[in-house]
Amino acid sequence: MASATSASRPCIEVAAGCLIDTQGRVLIAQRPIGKIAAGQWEFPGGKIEAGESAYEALRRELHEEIGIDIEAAQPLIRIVHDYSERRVRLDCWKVLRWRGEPAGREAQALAWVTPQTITDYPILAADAPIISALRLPSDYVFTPPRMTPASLLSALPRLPAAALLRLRFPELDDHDYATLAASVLPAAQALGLRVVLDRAPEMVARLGADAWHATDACLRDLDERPDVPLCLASTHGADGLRRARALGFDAAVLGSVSATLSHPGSAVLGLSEASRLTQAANLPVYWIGGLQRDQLASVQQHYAQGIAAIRAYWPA
Ligand SMILES: Nc1nc2c([nH]c(=O)n2[C@H]2C[C@H](O)[C@@H](COP(=O)(O)OP(=O)(O)OP(=O)(O)O)O2)c(=O)[nH]1
Ligand SMILES: [Mg+2]
Repeated sequence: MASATSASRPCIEVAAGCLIDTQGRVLIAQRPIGKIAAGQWEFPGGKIEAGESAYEALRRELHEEIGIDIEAAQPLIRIVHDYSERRVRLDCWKVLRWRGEPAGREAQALAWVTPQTITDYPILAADAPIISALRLPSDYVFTPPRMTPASLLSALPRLPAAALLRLRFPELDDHDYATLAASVLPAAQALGLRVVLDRAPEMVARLGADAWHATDACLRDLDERPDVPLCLASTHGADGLRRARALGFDAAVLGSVSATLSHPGSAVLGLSEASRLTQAANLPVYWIGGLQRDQLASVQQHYAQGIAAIRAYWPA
């Protein structure tokens, strides 16, 4: 069986770093002649040696390959990918500060690119979820129940810059939901927020919104990823995450990580299970459920993309 073969094939453990400069551009490198997949582009890094942690390997590889010393880095995402002839597990980090000027020490070409233009280069196939992670913010804001359009509009400037904003108004019918979305969209987008709708996917293009969010029930019923720029889904465990990944979703929301006031009685995953599921998901995962914004850094230590929340973003 093909899946049994791939599961039993040894995994090459790799650490890779996404250097982010002050303009938000990311560094990519072209694999030099003589290496596997020569000519394709990647994030600098290489194989983790016996006895090394991923972070130690990252420090060593970035020093060897591009001559820099890391000063600040944080986990970004973990990925397992099956190439036909080998299997790799990538431990990816965002590198936010370093000493030295990056230069190709192995005669490899380097390029600084924006997360949007990165796919103009032929990037290694395993890296698609890394690119999704680089394109997404760490904050995913859900609107609180029964918020009026006026109070929503006045609160928008206080939301984190570039956050995703899901308009979640279960009490409205589709017509009233669309009316509210149309009235909020221009102001939200002018502030740099990305607006996520959770009704029929067609509404996203019709109103000029940025993304679509599937509830977990909706995700179960889908046969294919709707044709919208960005697709996110609510999940509560391994099944939902697997489905979101298989359908080609850009990210998932996973919860409840801990007890939450907005969904009392919903099943709680706990930190270690959320961490395990996130690191096996192969796509960016936001954590939801009882989390506050000051927990963002610790959530990201578990390779989560960030936090999705209602209460954390809207002062009572
Ligand atoms: N560095 C890096 N490797 C990646 C990425 N995506 C991806 O599939 N890989 C794969 C390609 C390789 O099979 C493996 C990395 O191994 P490597 O050949 O770069 O290892 P290395 O730097 O230690 O080089 P070497 O001296 O052992 O040849 O991971 C990526 O974005 N960055
Ligand atoms: Mg390498």
